[in-house]
Amino acid sequence: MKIAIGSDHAGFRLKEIIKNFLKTKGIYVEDFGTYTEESVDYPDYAFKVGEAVSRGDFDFGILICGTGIGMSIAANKVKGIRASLCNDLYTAHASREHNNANVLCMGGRVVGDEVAKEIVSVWLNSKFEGGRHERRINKIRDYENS
Ligand SMILES: O=C(CO)[C@H](O)[C@H](O)[C@H](O)COP(=O)(O)O
Repeated sequence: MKIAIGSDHAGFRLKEIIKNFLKTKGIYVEDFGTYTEESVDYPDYAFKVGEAVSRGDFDFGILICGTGIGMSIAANKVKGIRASLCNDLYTAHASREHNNANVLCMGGRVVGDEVAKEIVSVWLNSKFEGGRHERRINKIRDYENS
């Protein structure tokens, strides 16, 4: 599995923790920045990670800002991206099972480090259920392509 990860300054600290967590699990992860806590603009990183996932270079993306909201708004502008803001475990599995989310967004100022690791594990291990959910995400795809 290949994962693209990115953050702004507010998500930088948690990004480093999640990046190392994934590496200890043997998962390949590429860091698209930011690389310091200096103030930056979250859309720059959301678009880089979103485009890399949309191109098919990575299986999934993970984006972290202060709340996760800015990253999810921006990433969802990239064609083919279904970014889910998950700061709890229920939305983590539901967004994979129902929405086939391909980018996980979290808030570094919202979730604790250990909860964030659990969210990542649950999100990555949950599978899309298809069926009625496929019909619904196909409507989003059709709208995006119209
Ligand atoms: O977009 C956001 C809020 O929805 C992100 O959480 C940003 O990280 C946040 O706005 C950054 O705020 P700052 O005051 O510039 O650190």
